[in-house]
Amino acid sequence: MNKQQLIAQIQEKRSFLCVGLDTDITKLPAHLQQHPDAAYEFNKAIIDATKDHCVSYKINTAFYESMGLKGWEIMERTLAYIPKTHLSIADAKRGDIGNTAAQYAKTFFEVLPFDAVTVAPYMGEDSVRPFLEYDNKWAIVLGLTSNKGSNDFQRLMVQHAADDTALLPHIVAPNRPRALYEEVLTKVAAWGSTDNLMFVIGATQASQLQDIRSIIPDHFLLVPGVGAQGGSLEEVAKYGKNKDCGLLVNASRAVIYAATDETFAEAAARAAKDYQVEMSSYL
Ligand SMILES: O=c1ccn([C@@H]2O[C@H](COP(=O)(O)O)[C@@H](O)[C@H]2O)c(=O)[nH]1
Repeated sequence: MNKQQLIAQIQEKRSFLCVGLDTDITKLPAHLQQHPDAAYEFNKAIIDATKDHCVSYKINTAFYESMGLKGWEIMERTLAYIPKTHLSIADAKRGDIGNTAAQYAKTFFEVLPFDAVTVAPYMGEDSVRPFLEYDNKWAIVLGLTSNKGSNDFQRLMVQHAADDTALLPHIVAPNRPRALYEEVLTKVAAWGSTDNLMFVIGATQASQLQDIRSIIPDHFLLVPGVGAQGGSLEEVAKYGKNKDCGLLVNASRAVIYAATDETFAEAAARAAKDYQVEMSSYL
């Protein structure tokens, strides 16, 4: 899916919601627990219930990898069930030396034909490049994550690299110390374009969004952390939206486990619709 198609979906649905399929088999409704294909049936019901209110689905691969071989197969069938109109994201947070990263890119863009995959940037350019070599596919690089641990490294102040002054002369004052995540956004943005690169910015980091937008005004941001993690959708929209909307806000638990009994699909539909209605007011 390309950027224009994504923007068109957002405008048509008046939604920038991404539903996270973090399907934990221990949390499935009791009536599904005995079903031989419970996780897939759950995913199908969630997709049917929410697809009119969202523009994207994010499959966090951890929830499927932890089921072993069966989990990969469920992930594959779930991906095939996601409507082609919706951006499909593998939240796999991969990153390794170049030739290994190329295998990860092949896994998530060819073997499993996702539109996008999340990538950890800390092994540098050769670890990200292979994900940028596919037409109409996206690398979504971790920028400033939603968790408390983001303080451990991402917010550390560093002396910026000399070549950043050339990349962003309007904002990088010589010798101004910057947070490591700012350095990541600046450098990684130069490796790709707004057509093949997005960044993960946690909704719990909304106070940094103005600063982030001064570095990457035009990129789409994947924003997890509303709902169960307590981030504010209103603040994210206020400080993070750009001329194209430029946001995909993810909610996983708040949608898929809105109810944990037989009514789970209707409850998920209601939760997704509530997000859509609020998002519509910000567009
Ligand atoms: O910074 C990050 C990066 C990824 N995630 C992932 O997003 C979802 C959030 O789930 P909720 O249930 O809506 O809290 C989950 O898959 C995380 O692994 C993140 O939360 N923060």
